[in-house]
Order: sequence, then C-alpha cells, then structure tokens
Amino acid sequence: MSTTSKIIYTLTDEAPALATHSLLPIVKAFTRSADVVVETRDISLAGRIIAVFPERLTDAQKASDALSELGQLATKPEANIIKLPNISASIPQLKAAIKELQQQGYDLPDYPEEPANDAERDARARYDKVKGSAVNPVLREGNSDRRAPLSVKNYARKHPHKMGAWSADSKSHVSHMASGDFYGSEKSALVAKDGNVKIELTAADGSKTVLKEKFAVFAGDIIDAAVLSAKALRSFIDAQVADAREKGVLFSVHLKATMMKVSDPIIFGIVVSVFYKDVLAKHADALKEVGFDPNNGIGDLYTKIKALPADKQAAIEADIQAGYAKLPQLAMVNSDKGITNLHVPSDVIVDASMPAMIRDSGKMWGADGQLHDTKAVIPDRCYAGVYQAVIEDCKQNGPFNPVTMGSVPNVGLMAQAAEEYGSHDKTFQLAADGVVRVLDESGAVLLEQDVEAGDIWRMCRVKDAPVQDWVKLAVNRARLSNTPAVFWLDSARAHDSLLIKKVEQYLKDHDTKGLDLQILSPVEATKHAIARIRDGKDTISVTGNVLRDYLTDLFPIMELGTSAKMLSIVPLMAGGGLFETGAGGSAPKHVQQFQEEGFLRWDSLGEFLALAASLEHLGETYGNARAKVLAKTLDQATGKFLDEDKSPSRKVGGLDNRGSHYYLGLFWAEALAAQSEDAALASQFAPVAKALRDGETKILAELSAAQGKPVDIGGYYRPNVEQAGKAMRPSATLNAAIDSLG
Ligand SMILES: NC(=O)C1=CN([C@@H]2O[C@H](COP(=O)(O)OP(=O)(O)OC[C@H]3O[C@@H](n4cnc5c(N)ncnc54)[C@H](OP(=O)(O)O)[C@@H]3O)[C@@H](O)[C@H]2O)C=CC1
Ligand SMILES: O=C(O)CCC(=O)C(=O)O
Ligand SMILES: [Mg+2]
Repeated sequence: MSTTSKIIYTLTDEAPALATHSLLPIVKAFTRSADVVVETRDISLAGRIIAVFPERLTDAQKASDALSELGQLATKPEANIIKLPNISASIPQLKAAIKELQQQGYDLPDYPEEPANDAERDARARYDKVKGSAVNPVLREGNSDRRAPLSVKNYARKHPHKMGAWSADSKSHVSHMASGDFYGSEKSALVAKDGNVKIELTAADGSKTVLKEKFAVFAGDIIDAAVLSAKALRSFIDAQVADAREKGVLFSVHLKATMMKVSDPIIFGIVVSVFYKDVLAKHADALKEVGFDPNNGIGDLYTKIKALPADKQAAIEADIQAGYAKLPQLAMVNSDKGITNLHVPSDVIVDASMPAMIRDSGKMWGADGQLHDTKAVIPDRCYAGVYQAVIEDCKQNGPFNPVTMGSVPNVGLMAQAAEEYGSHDKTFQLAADGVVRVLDESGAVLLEQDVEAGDIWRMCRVKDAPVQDWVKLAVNRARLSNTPAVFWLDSARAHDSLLIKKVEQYLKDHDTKGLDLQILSPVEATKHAIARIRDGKDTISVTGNVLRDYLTDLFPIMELGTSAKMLSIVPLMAGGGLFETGAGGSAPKHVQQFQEEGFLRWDSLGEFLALAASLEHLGETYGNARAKVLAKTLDQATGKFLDEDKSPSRKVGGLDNRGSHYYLGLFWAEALAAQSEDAALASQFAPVAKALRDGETKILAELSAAQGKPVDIGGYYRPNVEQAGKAMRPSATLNAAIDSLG
C-alpha cells in the first residue's frame, strides 16, 4: 500500500480525546475497506510530557516524540493530518498533568518553579517546551481557511441557537489602555538579506545583556518590536478596578495566556496583583515564603497557603473575603465552586470568552450565580476595538439573528509561526531600565526601544512566502465563493503598514478582475462585516494570525452557536493537508460532565468535516478513487446527520456524542451501500448498513443505559485506554456491526 493513502489522526486531550475512543473505530473500519490507512499519533499534553523525559522512564512507559515527527511531516507533500484540539497548558494545568502521571508511576520531576541547579534548569527547559500552545505552531506549515460549510449554515438557519437579548442601556464594555501598550510602541522593519539578528538590552548603567544570541531572519521578512509598560499597565488596571466598582459592573480580564505563553501570564499576573493588592501587601512575607506566583492566578495562592499554619491560612482567606467588600464583583468561571476570572490564566481565553459574553447579552456570571453587565479588560489596543465595535452594534441593533445573518469566513495568515503567535521565544520581561536593540550581524540597529524594568518586550516575525501564500489563498477563496474579501489591516500600525505594501504588491500576481477586495482597519472592517451580516450578506475576513484566532470563534459563535461546526483547513505550503477539527478548544467542562453523569456532549461535527476534507485531499492529490467515494458519501452522511438533527444534546436522556457517532456511521454506511460508482464498496457496506438500521432500537437502548451515572476513566490527562474505550463504546450491537468490517 502506498504511503500516499495514509491519514494521521491525532490523539489529544479532554473531550475530543474521549470522543475519539468512539469515533475512531468507525473511521478506521470504514476507511480500511477503501485502502486508506489511518494511523494515530499521541500529541496529548501527557504524551508530550512523557516524550521529553525518556531517560527517566521504563521501556514500557517511553513514547516517541510524535509532535516533532508530525512537525517534520507537515513540511512534506504527503502530509495528511487530522488535528483535533489539544490542551495548551498553563502552569497550573501542566503541574496537574505531571502530578497525575507521577501517581500513575511515571518518574517525572516536579515542575521547578525556581530552578536552583543544572538538573532543575534542564527539567524546566523541557517542561517549557511542552507548555502553552506547543502543538499548533509546530504543525501549522500553512495558512488557515476556516468557514461554515453551506450544509452547516443551513442547519443553523433551520435550528437557530439561543441568542441573549441586548438592551440599549447595557453597561457592558471593553476597556483597553490608551498608551504604553504594544500597539502604541510597535516598530517594524523589512529584512534586506538573510542572516542572524541578536537581541540585546543595554541597561541605563551601560551594561549589556544578550536576550537572544541568534535568531535567523531572511530577506523579505517583516520583523517588529513592541513593548508594554508594566507601570502603565498597573495604573490602567487600578483605574479599571475603580471604574468597574463605580459603574456596578463585573470586572473581567480576557487574554490569550496559552498562545501568548510568555507575555500574557505576566499581564495576567499584574492584573491579579493590582486587584488583590491590599491583601497581597498585608501578607507579603508569608506569600513569598510559600512561593505564590500571581502569574499563575489567585488559585495558586489558595494552593500554596496550604503549606502555612491553619490560623495564618484562615487569616489570609478572611482578608481576601473582606477585601471583596471594597472591590467590584469579579466575573466567575464557576460560581458554584467559587472559581473566579482571576483564578487560572487559561480558564478565560479571549477568543472563546468574548464571543460567549456577547452571545449572553454582554453579560458574565457573578458570584451570585446570576448574569451581570461586565467590564471586559483587554489591555492591548491592537484588537480590543473589534469587540467594542460588536458590543456597540448589539446595543444599538440587538442580538444577531442566526436565521437571517450572513457569514464571515476567514483566511488567516498563520504559516511558519507568523506574527504575535510566533513571538514567545523572542519575548522578555526586562530586568532593568534601558534600551532593547535588535542588531544585525554588522551591528547595525534594525529596531530599538526604550524600556523600564518589568516591561514586556517582544519581537514578532512573518516570513515572505507565507504572506504570498496567504494573498493567493484569499484571492482563491474570493473567486471560488464569489464573495467580497476584506484585509483587516491597520495602517496606523507599523507592522500592518509594511504588510499592506506586500498585499498590494502580491495582489498583482493574481487575476483579481471582478473581485471585490479592500483593506480596512480592524474596527472599520468589523463595522463593515457586521452591517453586511445583518443584511444576510457574506464577507471573507482576511487577517493576520491573532484575528484569525479571534474571528473564527467570534463569528461562528454568533452564526452557529459554536465554532465546533467549522470546516478548518490548513493547505500546507509544501502541498500536504492539515485538517483541524472545528475552531475551538478541548472543552474541559464536557469531561467533568462525562465523569459525573456519563454523558458526553462534545459535538464531533468538526471531525466529520475534517475527515471528509482529508479523504477528498487524498482522492484529489493521488487519484485515489475510493477515497473520493468515501469523501462524497461522508459528506452526504453529514448532510443527513444535520438534516435529521442527530447532534448531541446537552443533558442526560438525550443523544450524546456516542449516539451521534452511531447515526453518522449508519448514514455513511447507507450512503456507501447506495452509491453506484464503486460496486464492490456498495456490496461490502450493504450488510453493515442493514445491521445498523435494523439494530437502531437496541443500539439506542444500549447507549442510553450507559448514561446517568458516574464514569471512571482512570485519569484526566492520561485516561486508561481500556476504561475510556469501554466507557465510550457501550453498545455491543453497534460494536459488532462496526467490527464486522474486519
Ligand atoms: N485548536 C486547539 O487546539 C485549541 C485548543 N484550545 C484549548 O482548549 C482548552 C479550553 O479552551 P477554551 O477557550 O475554554 O475553549 P473551548 O472551545 O474548549 O470551550 C468553550 C466552549 O465551547 C463549546 N465547545 C467547543 N467545542 C465544542 C464541541 N466540539 N462540541 C460542543 N461544544 C463545544 C463548549 O461550550 P458550551 O458550554 O456552550 O457547550 C465549551 O464549553 C484550553 O486548554 C485551550 O488551550 C483552545 C482553542 C483551540
Ligand atoms: O493553540 C492554541 O492554544 C489555540 C489555538 C486556537 O485557539 C485557534 O487556532 O483557534
Ligand atoms: Mg481559537
């Protein structure tokens, strides 16, 4: 069998990983019959941790570094990877995963918070490789094409999700800094020739510190440097805390501590330290002694103070509670459990959290378990204005109507660690006042910035080839879908103005006759797109990497209720395909529900769409006719699945993820049995289709008998394969029908 008929299906974390236990056997059985091999690779958080400590583990425990392998594969034309969402771990998540693995017998070191010797520094460096958004940037060797397929859009029109009402006097709003942020300080340069740059801090006393010895750049790269002033951020947050209290709205902060794994935890830490400044000052010595780190959230305080004597612990907790009397109410992540917006840096992630707030009438949950108007703090100005523009529109015109609204698909510049999302290895918190310079090999200064101790300085880069590919993708999508496209670029930003020049240049490489293409600033582009969706019209957003991320949750959540229903394709620049599933995350809440009630509400529609696109790619690229038949019939099955509304419901008693997979399998088998392009396939699937159809009542009964009670899957970050497999495949009748495919 040729390697070209191979699909790599990734094993990830949380809800999508659980769903895989049920879906993958169906996928493997169906594709096996058509000469397509599906292999798996474990890129879960636990798997990635295990892969970096081989020398500490037994042979049975060792695992290869699947992520690096797939990163290599993504640069080759034969790549065909289905990538499910995975955890981008914050430090609290990383520590929890390490602890679980240790309990399972893996001899892993603790996460060294303050490495004191070489061994600890080495362990820390390995863990830091695993931390944050460590998977997506490695695999994304292409730009991003995310959209709602017509069948999905039609489904949403037929079954509109609930949208919270908006009132004109809503007090909800976005707050951002007016100066001292990345936006205000950005400088940008076009690299003239290949070489290396050095990043260096020259302190006020003249001493030099090399921040990064060597970073390879290439002719045509756009590089930027920007700095966020810690002092300015502190006084901004101080003012916002007071303002939220005065206006009587909840206080919340929305960051991307996962993908921006160096800068945003620091920003989060500053918010935590300003919000809780009184209690933190009063107990400074004790908190220092136990190693509380505000960058890990106030949740870290509650964990760390357990090491203190009971009376001291109680005194700190009492002071926190007493402090709330003078503070605004905090938005909650889980009001039942007392988890606030400031507990864990990765609990509230801006791409998903802001659309959820907008969908819920601009409100978030308060400690009282009720929805309230909210101040959403998004410190940096680069993209905050987009959300404020949406909020203003909703105040004026009410919520969006999923039945009539148009769509905003996205073409995103993402390849090769583009822009901010590739900046973490070039992001530093400065130890001293001075100047940070980016120097080329001749010592010439490419970029420079004044900084103060505590400031966050970062350098971003986008390469030229990805920009060309992105412009081409935008033109292709505009042409193929006959839809106007807007480049969301802000000529007031140094980076964007260089990018605008490239866009103007590379558009000339394409036939753009008759296409409606324009360039607008993010805020203007938001207003433009919104006015059109309210008229039922579609507009392609062509954006940089961050807006790609934000908009592919924002618009889908308005249009479809969730970004899980998106088609998310990454045409790899080397010719292969990366098929991401949905546009959202790994839905930790869903796992909790599964463990408590035996009900998994994860919707695998994103996986169905990705699989069809992946099979189609195999068919097209390698002339694999059977793969094409599989793709076409899977599309038909997905269409019927939507038509008959077989998506999982939210509560015990309804169809859950497992039941939805049964229907997908049934409809797919029926479509294969009914097609006439490949008679052998049709006759192979006819008995399976019959068994699945005849067994409907029995299968549904077996599936529903498994609901409504707690489930033990033997682990959260590394569930036991047998236990999870059993829990996710509780219908013997369904299993027998699938397994009959051999
Ligand atoms: N591509 C990737 O690998 C991504 C990974 N992440 C990671 O995911 C984790 C959680 O991130 P978070 O920002 O909370 O985002 P999530 O998308 O995981 O969660 C937000 C909510 O989206 C809904 N949701 C998402 N996917 C589905 C689905 N397939 N079926 C049904 N509902 C769905 C659920 O909403 P409801 O409660 O309304 O049902 C869920 O509670 C983090 O560890 C983060 O790093 C995040 C984004 C992308
Ligand atoms: O990699 C991550 O942490 C999240 C990715 C993400 O949110 C996206 O690409 O939409
Ligand atoms: Mg996202």
